[in-house]
Amino acid sequence: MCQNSNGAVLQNIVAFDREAEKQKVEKTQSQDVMTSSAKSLLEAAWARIREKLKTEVGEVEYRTWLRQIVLGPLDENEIVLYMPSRFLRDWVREQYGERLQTLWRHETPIVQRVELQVKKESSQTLGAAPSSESTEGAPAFIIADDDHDGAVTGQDSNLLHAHEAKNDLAAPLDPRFTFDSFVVGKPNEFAYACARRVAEKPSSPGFNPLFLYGGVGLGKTHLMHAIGSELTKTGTVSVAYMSAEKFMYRFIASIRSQSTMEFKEQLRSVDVLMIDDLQFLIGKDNTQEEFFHTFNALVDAGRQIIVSADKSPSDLSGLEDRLRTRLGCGMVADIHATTFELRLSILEAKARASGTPVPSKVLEYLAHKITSNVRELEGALNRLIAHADLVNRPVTLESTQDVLKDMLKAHERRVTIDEIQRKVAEHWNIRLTDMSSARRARAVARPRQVAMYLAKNLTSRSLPEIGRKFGNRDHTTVMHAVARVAELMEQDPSFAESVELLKRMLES
Ligand SMILES: Nc1ncnc2c1ncn2[C@@H]1O[C@H](COP(=O)(O)OP(=O)(O)OP(=O)(O)O)[C@@H](O)[C@H]1O
Repeated sequence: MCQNSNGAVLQNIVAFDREAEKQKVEKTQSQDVMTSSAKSLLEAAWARIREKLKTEVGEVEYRTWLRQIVLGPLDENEIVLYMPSRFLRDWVREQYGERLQTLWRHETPIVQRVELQVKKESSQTLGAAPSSESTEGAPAFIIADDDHDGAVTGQDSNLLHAHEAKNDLAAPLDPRFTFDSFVVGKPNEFAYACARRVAEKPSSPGFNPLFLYGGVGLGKTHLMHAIGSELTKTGTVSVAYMSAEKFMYRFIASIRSQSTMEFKEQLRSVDVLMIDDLQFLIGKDNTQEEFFHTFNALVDAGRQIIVSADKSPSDLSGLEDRLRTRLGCGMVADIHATTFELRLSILEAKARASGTPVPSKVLEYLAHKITSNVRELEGALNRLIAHADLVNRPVTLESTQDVLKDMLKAHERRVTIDEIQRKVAEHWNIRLTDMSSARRARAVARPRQVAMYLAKNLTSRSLPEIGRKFGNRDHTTVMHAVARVAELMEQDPSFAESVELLKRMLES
C-alpha cells in the first residue's frame, strides 16, 4: 500500500510530540552560563540523587523510568531535567515528581524547583547520563522528534524523514497503548470497535476520517496509538502521528525555512495521518487552512485520517465550517465518561498487569472515589503499588486511604450547606425555611442542630459562616449545636444512626 519515494517499504510511525516548551528550552540554553564549579556541584548532587532513587525504587523500575533522565541547566533556583519523550516526562512527573523535588532540595539548597522537559539526548546538556545508560532497554517502536532545541527552524521539516533519521530520533514510547491493554466497556465500546476496524482496514468507506472525541484522559490517545501500533505490525503501512499543536509548529517552521512544499509533500506521503487534540487549532486560521488542504489531499488519495478532539466536529465552534463539515463526514465516535463498572474493570486489569496483589475492596473503593478520568485512576493505582513495593507491605484499604489522602480529598464531593439543609429537612419532614427560622420547638430545633453539625463536619465553612446560613445565628449557637449533637449521638444509638445515614447520603 505504501512505498516511499525510494520504493522501500516504510515501517515506521512518525511521531511528533505535542509539547511546545521550546521557548523555555531556548531560554535555559542561552542562560547556561554557570561556572564549572557550580556545574560539578550539580552533577555530584544529581549522581547522589540517582543512586538514592535507584535504591528506593529498585533496579527494574529505575531502569524503566528514571535512567534516561538527563541533567539540564540551572535557571535561577530551578533545575531542568530532560526526558527523551513526552510519555516518559509525564510518567516521571506524575510518579516521581514530588520525590525528585524533595531529593534535590535536600541535596542542595540552590535548587528549589525541578522542571521536567522533553528533549532528545543529543541536545546540549549538563551532566548527561552515560549514553549506554540512557538508551539501552528503551522500548523503540516509535520515531519521535521531541526536538525542542530546534524550535521553529529549518531543521524541523526534515524530521518527517524519520526512516532516514531513525537513530537520531528514536525515542521510547509507552508500550501500554495497545488494543490488548485497552479495557472495553459500554462508554467506549463504539470508539474501540471503530478503532479496531480502521486498524484492520484503513480507509474503508464510511470510516474516513475517523473522528474520536471525548473528555480528558478517557483513552483517545491510547486508541490512536493502538491503531498505529497495529498497523505497523503489518510492515506495509506508514503512519504519522502528531498533536495538532505540533502540526502547527511544523507548519510555521516550514514557512520560516521556506520549505513549505517539502512539509506538504512529506505529510501527504503517509498512508495514515493521526492528529491528536485537534481543538488546539481553534483560532489558528492559517494552520487550519493548511490542515484542511492536507486533509483533502490525503482523503482524495485514499489515505486514512484519524483525528481526536475534546468535542464533536459540530461542537468545535472555533473551527472553520468547511473543516468541521469534512471532519464529520466519516465516522464520529464518542468516548463517554466512565462508569463504575468500567473503572473497576480497568483497575482490575491494571492491577493484574502490575503483578502486585491489590484486594478487590481497594479497587472498588478507588473506582467509587476517583471518577474523573482514567488517567487519574491509573495514577492512583500506580501510586499505591509503588508505595507497597517500596515499604514492602501489602496494599490494604487503610494504606490506600493514607497513601492517597491528598488525591482522595481533592475528589471528595463538595457538599453545600444548602444540600445539607434540604436533606435534613426532608429526613425529619420539616419545612426548609425552618432551617433559618426562629422557631424553637424541639421538632424543628433538633434537625436544625443536626444540619449545623453536618455543615461543620462535611464542609470547610467556618462557624460564623454556618451561623449566617442558618438565619444569621451567632457562631456560639453553632458551636453549641455541634457539641449537643455529638453528645446525643453518644447517648442515643438510633439518633446516631440517623445522623450517620444522612452523612453517608450527603457524601455519596
Ligand atoms: N479503556 C481504557 N483501558 C485502559 N487504559 C485506559 C483506558 N482509557 C484510558 N486509559 C489510560 O488512561 C490514560 C489516559 O488516556 P489517554 O492519554 O489516551 O487520554 P486522552 O483521552 O487522549 O486524554 P487527553 O484529552 O488528555 O489527551 C492512559 O494511560 C491510557 O492508557
